[in-house]
Amino acid sequence: MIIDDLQIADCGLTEAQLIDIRRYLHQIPELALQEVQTSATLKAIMHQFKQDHIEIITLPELPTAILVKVHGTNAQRTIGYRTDMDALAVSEDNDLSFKSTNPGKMHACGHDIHMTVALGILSYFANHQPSDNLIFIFQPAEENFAGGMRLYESGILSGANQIDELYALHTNPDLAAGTIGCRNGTLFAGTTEIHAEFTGISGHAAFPHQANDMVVALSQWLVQLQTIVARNVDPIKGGVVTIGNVSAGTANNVIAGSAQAHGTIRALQQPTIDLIKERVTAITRGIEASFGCQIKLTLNQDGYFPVVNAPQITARFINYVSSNPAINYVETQPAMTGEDFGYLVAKIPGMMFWLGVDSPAALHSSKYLANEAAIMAAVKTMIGFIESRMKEED
Ligand SMILES: CC(=O)N[C@@H](CCC[C@H](N)C(=O)O)C(=O)O
Repeated sequence: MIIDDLQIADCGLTEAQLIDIRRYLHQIPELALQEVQTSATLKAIMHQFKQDHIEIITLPELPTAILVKVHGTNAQRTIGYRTDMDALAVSEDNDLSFKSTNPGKMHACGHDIHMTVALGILSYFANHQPSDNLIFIFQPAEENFAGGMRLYESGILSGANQIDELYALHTNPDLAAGTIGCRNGTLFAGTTEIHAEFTGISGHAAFPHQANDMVVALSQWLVQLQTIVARNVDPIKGGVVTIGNVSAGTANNVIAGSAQAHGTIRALQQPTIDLIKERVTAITRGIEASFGCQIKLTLNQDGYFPVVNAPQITARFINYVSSNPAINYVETQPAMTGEDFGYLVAKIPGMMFWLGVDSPAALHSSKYLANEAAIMAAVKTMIGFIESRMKEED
């Protein structure tokens, strides 16, 4: 595999090398907190970069995470760049030579592209020592389990690794490949996971009066949840309640005595998320009372706060990308996607932007497919931006 002997040019990894790396990462998708092969691959590549001003840091409490510190020649500040690493429980439905080789798992959210872009930027600064310090965060568990929050809470970003400004990107299927989309203020929603475990009484399909059917209880609950956004949330503010996974029962003629549901709440402002949580709880208690069953409800926000881009940092970034004729920039609307980057930017001033990848299918789709021309466009944009940022005084 190409990653063993990369022959890194003065300008860092070439576009062809980056595409090979992206394709390799695409083939080995791993779920949140299980990114073992991904992490080993990234480290194998990083060890081929010039090592004299680069420090590779790992964390025992978050073993797949990697922090790479690039020591500056005359550091005025520390600039951070974060990528996520995990994949989704989706079976890839693309016909590709580099299709996922892990059944039921896929980089359907573009994290293979995110990691590749981070490596591309890092490889350049491995050969061109920056004046400021740079810290590259390769973060596990963005889709679930709040890897960003776990990483921050480990304390690794304090003291000598304190970051002054933090940047990250997310691929966007609807923008042309390489287009940078951004906005000041809220870019992504905050989210909260819903887990509900229904317990009733199983029985024979022929004797419903002797059982307590959790398929019926769950169905009523699910439909009632859909009234929250329609009837409780201010339509100007908006929100989402999606139950993406339900399971119950074992046979057509057995009444299910248990059922499970797993979903997600989204809103752009925290008070709306709190309101939706209250309504989910109230509806759940109502279903318990009316069906005489037990429902164990867990609402888990962890670090998935709204991603609120910091005003000054974002204005500077937008000024750079919008005034550079080589960059295609568009202002975007807030989106109901979530990100635990929201936790990081609640702690560290920073911002996220979209990178257009012109996919024929949506994020999280089994047919998600990024146009690889976006990789080099993003690498060049971030190298140019960091270099211009390092020339500034404040
Ligand atoms: C960018 C993206 O798609 N992120 C995920 C984050 C999921 C957060 C949490 N686990 C939840 O499901 O609520 C998303 O689905 O937006």
